[in-house]
Amino acid sequence: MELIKQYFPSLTPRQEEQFGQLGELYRFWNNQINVISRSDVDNLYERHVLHSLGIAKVMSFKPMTEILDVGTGGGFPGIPLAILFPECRFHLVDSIGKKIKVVEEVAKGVGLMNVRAQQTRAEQVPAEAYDFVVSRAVTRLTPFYGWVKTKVHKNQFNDLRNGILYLKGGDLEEELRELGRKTQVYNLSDYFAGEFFETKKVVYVPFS
Ligand SMILES: C[S@@+](CC[C@H](N)C(=O)[O-])C[C@H]1O[C@@H](n2cnc3c(N)ncnc32)[C@H](O)[C@@H]1O
Repeated sequence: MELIKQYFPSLTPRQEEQFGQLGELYRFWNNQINVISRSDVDNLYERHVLHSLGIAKVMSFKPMTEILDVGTGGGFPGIPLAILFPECRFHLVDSIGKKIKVVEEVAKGVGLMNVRAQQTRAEQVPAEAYDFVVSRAVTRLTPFYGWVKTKVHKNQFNDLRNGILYLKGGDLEEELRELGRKTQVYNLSDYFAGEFFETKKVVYVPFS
């Protein structure tokens, strides 16, 4: 939790409380339904919460922004972002119902009113309903782009044009070449210290 405060020093007392509650909630729910590898539960704040918040280092969503988290699993990156941006609306989807159950329980546990969790496939969510699509560890960028390219509003009101903000790791050269679209890659090591972040990036793919 101290790690989150170190990199996000302007949290409100409510946000500090909500981030603080995540550790126990995930420990409990991960014992019932596995959404995070057992070894990773001890590194929850660095490898899941802070990693998810890497998106916030490159993009500060304005109030009323609608964000789709595709393949959210146990709620990453959607849940930490929903705590950080309480005035934005988050739709977290995953094709596996028991993962959505964990998301619902965690969102309820921290009192998040801006999260809707749904068991569905990315391809099935409504078109032109979001400003941004966020994701981590779901699939390569080319099929991902195909799933979500129709899902985003044409109207823009954020500092970056509407698009995808995807947490990726490692060498992306081939994947970006395959995608063949304009992208911007941000290194999370520019924002966060530690070995874990050395290879981690946010890939931004604007839709137009
Ligand atoms: C490796 S997990 C990552 C979970 C989470 N994003 C994280 O980083 O912890 C990938 C998730 O994507 C989901 N998924 C894969 N294809 C999907 C699709 N087409 N629509 C919705 N969810 C999908 C899987 O069910 C799984 O929960």
